[in-house]
Amino acid sequence: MTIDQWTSLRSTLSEYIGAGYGPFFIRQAYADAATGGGGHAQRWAIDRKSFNVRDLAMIDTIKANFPDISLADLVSFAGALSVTAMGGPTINWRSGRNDAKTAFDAPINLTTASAKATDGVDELRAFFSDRLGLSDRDIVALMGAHNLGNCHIWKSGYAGPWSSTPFNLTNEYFQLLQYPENYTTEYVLSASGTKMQFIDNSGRMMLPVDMALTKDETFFALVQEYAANQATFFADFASAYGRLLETSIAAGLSKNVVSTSLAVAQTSKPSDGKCYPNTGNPIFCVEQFDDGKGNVIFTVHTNRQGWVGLGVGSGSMIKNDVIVGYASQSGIGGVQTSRFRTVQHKVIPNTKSAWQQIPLHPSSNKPSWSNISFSAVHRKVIESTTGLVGNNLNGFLTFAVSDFAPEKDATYAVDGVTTLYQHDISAILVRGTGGATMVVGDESAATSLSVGVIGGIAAGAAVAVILAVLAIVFRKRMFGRGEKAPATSGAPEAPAALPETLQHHSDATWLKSQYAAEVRGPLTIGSQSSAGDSAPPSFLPDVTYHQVASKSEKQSQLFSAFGPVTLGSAAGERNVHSNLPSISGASGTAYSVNEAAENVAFEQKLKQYLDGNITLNQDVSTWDRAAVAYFVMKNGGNLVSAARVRDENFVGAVLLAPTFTITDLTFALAIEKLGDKVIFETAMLALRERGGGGVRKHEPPAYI
Ligand code: HEM
Repeated sequence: MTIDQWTSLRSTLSEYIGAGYGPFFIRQAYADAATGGGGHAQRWAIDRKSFNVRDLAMIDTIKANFPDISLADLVSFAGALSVTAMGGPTINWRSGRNDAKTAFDAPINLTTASAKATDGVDELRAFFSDRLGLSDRDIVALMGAHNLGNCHIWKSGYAGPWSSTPFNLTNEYFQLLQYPENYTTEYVLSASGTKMQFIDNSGRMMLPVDMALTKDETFFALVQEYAANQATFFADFASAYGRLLETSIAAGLSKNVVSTSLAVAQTSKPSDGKCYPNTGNPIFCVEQFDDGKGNVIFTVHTNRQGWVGLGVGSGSMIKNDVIVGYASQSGIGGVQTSRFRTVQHKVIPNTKSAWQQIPLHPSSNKPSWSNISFSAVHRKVIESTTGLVGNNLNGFLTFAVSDFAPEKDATYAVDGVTTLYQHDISAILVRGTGGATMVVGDESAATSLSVGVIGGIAAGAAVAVILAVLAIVFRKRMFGRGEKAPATSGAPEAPAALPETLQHHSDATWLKSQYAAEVRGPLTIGSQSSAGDSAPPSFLPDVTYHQVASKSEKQSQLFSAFGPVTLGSAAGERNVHSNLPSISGASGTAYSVNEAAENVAFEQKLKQYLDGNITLNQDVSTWDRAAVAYFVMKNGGNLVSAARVRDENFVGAVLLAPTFTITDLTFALAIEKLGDKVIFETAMLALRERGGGGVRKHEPPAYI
């Protein structure tokens, strides 16, 4: 591929990673290397059952736009890129894999036992060393990937995240594993049977195979070493994952390493006008770059050691999404970045933040004067979960830096992030319609900061608005550092009246009209298919989270992603295994999936429920997606909720799964209004009280 094609592939994959697919990519690349010797034979393997067909089909969609890369390279590169994009180390990645034609078209003997979640020490060691030639050190480092992502009840039958930062690679997994006594066993019921897993007080889980790392002296010593030193973990992980992805095929690969870093290297201070202050040593600098594909990429550097926050919003910025980078005051831990959940753009697993963070590699891509450097991508047009408008970046962006680390606060925490305090802000940059302007600092810094003018709005007013927002979102601290203010009741310290230009920005109707006017075109992920017109009819809305696409466009994307492919014999069916011998008797059942047809069936059945032609079965655990969608719509949900049920494959087991709190479900199903929430929660409580197949009746604590 040409350099441009690699750039384009990185950009495409980064959209998917931003959409929450990173952990899947990492797992898929590992499973591929482990079962297919890097030839992507895993695609054909029967033991891929815990991979979602939709996810696998998505890879085909990406591939369609990149004819010059093999599927095996694509899968492998996506995994390596995701590690780096989610805060991990860069991986030495090389291209040159050939695609396997069958499950056996691989240098690895696939009849040897594959790893299982129930494996103990011996099986784990045997799998990695016999099949893959990896050492104890490699094994423990690789298992650290479980810091990322989730177990999905509808995929593997296990449920929940391992860490509190499932989209940010850290060594938390090892820190948690140091204390296995903090975990108790729990049983998860699903269509795949009863699975035993471990869970801690915060709802974080471990598989039995993770726990095996605590049961062997050598393994446990490594767990402790990585828990104490994230840099060692990163270095060992990069080495082991890089070699894993070249299992049995290293000799045939290109000599050139393809960078897994998304960020543009920054070695010096950006040119004047982009830093505050503009002369002398900057407090912080922000550069923006329009990639011409609907994204704006911001790169932020600061000499502060607390946090850097980016916020964006149409108009008043209230309730918008914020991304935060921070480093501890001692600098220990290096650069870390995380996202912040605010109200409008919800960040939930599998959906997306308005922001997608791209960490710069701490040592190589950071200007010498900077303590925190990172990049973040923002879609120009996004769709919020509230159905309100996204923004086209003609609104406001703030960049705020502070000398203080964020503090833990469960309310808005996502990916381990916390509460930021307005009082600690050292400087804010606001980018309005008139361009970027530095405007304000906190009490101590304010006097030395100049006040600019933003897009014709008096800077003072704009600053007041920004501060008001930060007071709401970040909970103001008034009584000195280290001391929390009493809870404020609603009204933030804001000017009583906002300037008129800003007032109407926060009006939903106005936003909607702007939205309609501003949308330039859809974000297209993957190939465009002309099959849109023949795509199945749908009375459900599209529930894309960060992309804006008309219904027919979305349908065409869906159709190209999940429509007929020619793998199987029957026309229109994705019949992957029909012609292949089964690898193991137990899991050797062939299956075929036709997503489009399934969705039509789903909608038809839902309609039958809604029309009163069929009624719900008493046994919740047998409910399919249509039954769940009907139940949700009857109890506070709407069409958007039903579409979520459809797209996320929510079946009865999900409603009952103890690892999903009712609050999680309310959130995932986009039940927003207070009244609706009460209705839904009441119905869910009754449903869970009634239980189904012995499911645990008590809610575990939320993990964030
Ligand atoms: C003994 C070896 C391993 C076993 C038995 C195992 C098992 C599992 C299981 C059961 C899941 C949950 C799947 C789901 O429900 O979605 C999972 C997820 C995951 N695994 Fe492993 N795993 C192993 C090793 C690894 C390795 C070596 C890596 C990468 C280096 C890895 C990366 C991941 C990731 C990132 C996820 C999260 C996927 C997501 O969120 O969709 N695993 N693994």
